[in-house]
Amino acid sequence: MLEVRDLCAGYDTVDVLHNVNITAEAGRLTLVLGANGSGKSTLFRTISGLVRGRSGSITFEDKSISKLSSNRIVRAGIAHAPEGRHLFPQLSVEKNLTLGNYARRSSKSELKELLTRVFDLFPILQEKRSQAAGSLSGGQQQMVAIGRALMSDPKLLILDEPSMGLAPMVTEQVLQAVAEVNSEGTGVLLAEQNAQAALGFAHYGYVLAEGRVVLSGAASDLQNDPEVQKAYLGV
Ligand SMILES: Nc1ncnc2c1ncn2[C@@H]1O[C@H](COP(=O)(O)OP(=O)(O)OP(=O)(O)O)[C@@H](O)[C@H]1O
Repeated sequence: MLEVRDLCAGYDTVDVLHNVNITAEAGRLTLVLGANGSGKSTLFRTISGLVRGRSGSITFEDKSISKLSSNRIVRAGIAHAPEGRHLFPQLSVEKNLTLGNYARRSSKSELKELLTRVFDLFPILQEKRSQAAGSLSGGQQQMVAIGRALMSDPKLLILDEPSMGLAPMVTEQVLQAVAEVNSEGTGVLLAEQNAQAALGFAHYGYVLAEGRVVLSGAASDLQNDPEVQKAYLGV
């Protein structure tokens, strides 16, 4: 579904990604592992049009998206929940969620359906729908960030470290919800520090180091790889 080929990208004079090749298959969960600063967020920002690639190609469902605006990339079917959530803290939970549909501009009835789906996934958000997003706990705010991305009805959901700063029990809950979204057919491209849990439900994975893919394989193979075990699984 998504093909990134020989992608080079960075910021001003800083080169971050060097000839990165990754694929995310429809309906599958693809995991990207990598130390801080290895380029995971830059890769995700480049796919979703927030950073322009310097060279290489990004295709989604066989169409080039490397020159499209972020809004058009959302309309093509890719939604990105960035690291750090970036909610509007003063706005209600429901308003934050509906803003996720801004580029898509669904009809009122479609919007209601999407909102119902998010509330089915995260019932606590229905309870808190009128509260300011900023008043929620960290875990609940992360649910809003994921829910907002889902409001564009994506075929591919990109999640950048959704468990960042969350307690282990809340992390478990958030990652379970990600697995549920994926099991219902939405492709997921995930960067996650909690490699142990994420490898448990990912299908395929890549390891980035200094902006290069240094290892890739089925999640079960990565789980058994001595380098991955040493660097990410504390073995
Ligand atoms: N806006 C920016 N301007 C300049 N350099 C940046 C910018 N954002 C990130 N970088 C640099 O790009 C490199 C890769 O950062 P990136 O955030 O993509 O890595 P990451 O793997 O997502 O790490 P983390 O887990 O810490 O977010 C780092 O050296 C970082 O300092």
